[in-house]
Amino acid sequence: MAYTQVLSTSCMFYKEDRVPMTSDNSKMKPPHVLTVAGSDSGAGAGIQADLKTCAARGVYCSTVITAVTAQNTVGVQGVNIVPEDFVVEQLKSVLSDMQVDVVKTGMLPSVGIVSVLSQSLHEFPVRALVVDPVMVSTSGDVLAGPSILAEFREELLPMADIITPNLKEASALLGCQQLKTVSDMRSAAKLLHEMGPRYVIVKGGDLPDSLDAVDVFFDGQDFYELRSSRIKTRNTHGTGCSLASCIAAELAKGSSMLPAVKVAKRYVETALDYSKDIAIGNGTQGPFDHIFRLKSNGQKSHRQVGFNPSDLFLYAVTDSGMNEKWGRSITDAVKAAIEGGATIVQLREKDAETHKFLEAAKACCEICHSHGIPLLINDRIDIALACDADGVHVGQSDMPASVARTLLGPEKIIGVSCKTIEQAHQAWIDGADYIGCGGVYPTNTKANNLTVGLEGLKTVCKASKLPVVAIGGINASNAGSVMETAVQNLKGVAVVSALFDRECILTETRKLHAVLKTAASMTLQRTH
Ligand SMILES: Nc1ncnc2c1ncn2[C@@H]1O[C@H](COP(=O)(O)OP(=O)(O)O)[C@@H](O)[C@H]1O
Ligand SMILES: Cc1ncc(COP(=O)(O)O)c(N)n1
Ligand SMILES: [Mg+2]
Repeated sequence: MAYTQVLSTSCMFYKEDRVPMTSDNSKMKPPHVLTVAGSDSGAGAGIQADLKTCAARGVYCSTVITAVTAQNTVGVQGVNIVPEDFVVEQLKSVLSDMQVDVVKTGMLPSVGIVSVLSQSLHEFPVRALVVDPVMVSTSGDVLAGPSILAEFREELLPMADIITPNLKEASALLGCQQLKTVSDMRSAAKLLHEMGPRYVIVKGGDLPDSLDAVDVFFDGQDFYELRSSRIKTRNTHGTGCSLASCIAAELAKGSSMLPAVKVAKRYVETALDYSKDIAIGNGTQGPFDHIFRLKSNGQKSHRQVGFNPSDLFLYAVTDSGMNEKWGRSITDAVKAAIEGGATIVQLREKDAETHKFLEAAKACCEICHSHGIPLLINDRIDIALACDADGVHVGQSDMPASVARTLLGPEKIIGVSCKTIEQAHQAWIDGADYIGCGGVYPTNTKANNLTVGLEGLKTVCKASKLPVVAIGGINASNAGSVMETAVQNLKGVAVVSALFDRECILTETRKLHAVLKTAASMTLQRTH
């Protein structure tokens, strides 16, 4: 009974069509991370950080507790290790029943616990394993001694999809000198990769003399230096745990590894930035606010946290000309589209006067946010900033996405129109969140627009490291064929005329929503 209650509560986090459906179409299984870690009484790190991170990212999180620590912003005052057989019991309870997608590990304080965890994972395999080899807290206290190293190397690392050591943990696992430079981090990442995990990220939060916070990611072939600005704050307790659980959460939602790591890095940076001035405790290592959007005078609490690729499912793009033609206001058009099932809205007002556009954008922002729907602005970064929209969509000849990212900061959503693999790759490098690919079919909305067709769409989707929304001449009669290509990374369709150049926007949106839903469940059945 308790189980049913917990699961149904968790489902309340999710909107229709935003989570994978189970084979029984009437039920929805939320993405699920199990964290196997220690409790932090100060709630900045460990189990508590994992729960908050997953909640902030819209993912259900279950917990297996390996140790209870007495901890605060000064340091760790005590550690009580949970007996091995009780760790096994917790693992069995969750893994045998709850369809876990991803396991994330944190503090594993004894050889026995590492060993029983490895055995449980063999018995109950999951989609991905994220190993944060927690050894020393940010305050310098030992959380797992060197005795666990051999078991880690032999048992857990070879099973891991990704390991996320900080500088000290990387050198402990390798039995090597302190890492001092990005070049040391690269060498360490390569050597750690040889121990068996599919991916490695060596975190550089504690890199001396570094202006940026640089992490080195290695996929077995290429290195990526993931940089963010270094936030000046004392509140960095729990950054490591939160990075790893955010990676796990993104993987549980269906992301591939690199995009998951990039989202996680940006999540930590943004949370630190929002929390840089909060004061909890008297010590030197303060916790940060994981659910940072709840701040901001409480105004934004209804807004969704971060970008969720499944928001691209039914992407409504407005057109001022069409609204004029049908004699309706932009706000009425947006309301009707949302009521019909639009999951994201973009205002594309090519000819509007700035003053009028801003007024309309502010009104649309309020409507969208009261429904938990993100609002993007086409092209106009100034308008997006002025009305505090969720982000922008830019074309190839608009403001480059890299500049848009600098102007908008790490948190806003950025989409880029791409027709080719090269453009998709550049969008990813520039820090975009999704790409729009098309015209899939010929369209009158855009003059002289090259049609890429379903084949062009497939090619770009397969190569893209970002989620994709298909655009161009899509309507209720062809949307099914687009979605049924079931091509990797394709998350939905963007439409203009099929909703807004019609007499009843509500009816048309509902119709399109139904078509997309049918296509999604057919695709799901085929892939199972
Ligand atoms: N002051 C900071 N500003 C921005 N990012 C940071 C800062 N400190 C740490 N990070 C980031 O937080 C994540 C955790 O890093 P780190 O502190 O090195 O790990 P751990 O908490 O395990 O010691 C990394 O992505 C790192 O780059
Ligand atoms: C129970 C527990 N687990 C992990 C950490 C690591 O903290 P950080 O992420 O700051 O390195 C911690 N301090 N306590
Ligand atoms: Mg840290």
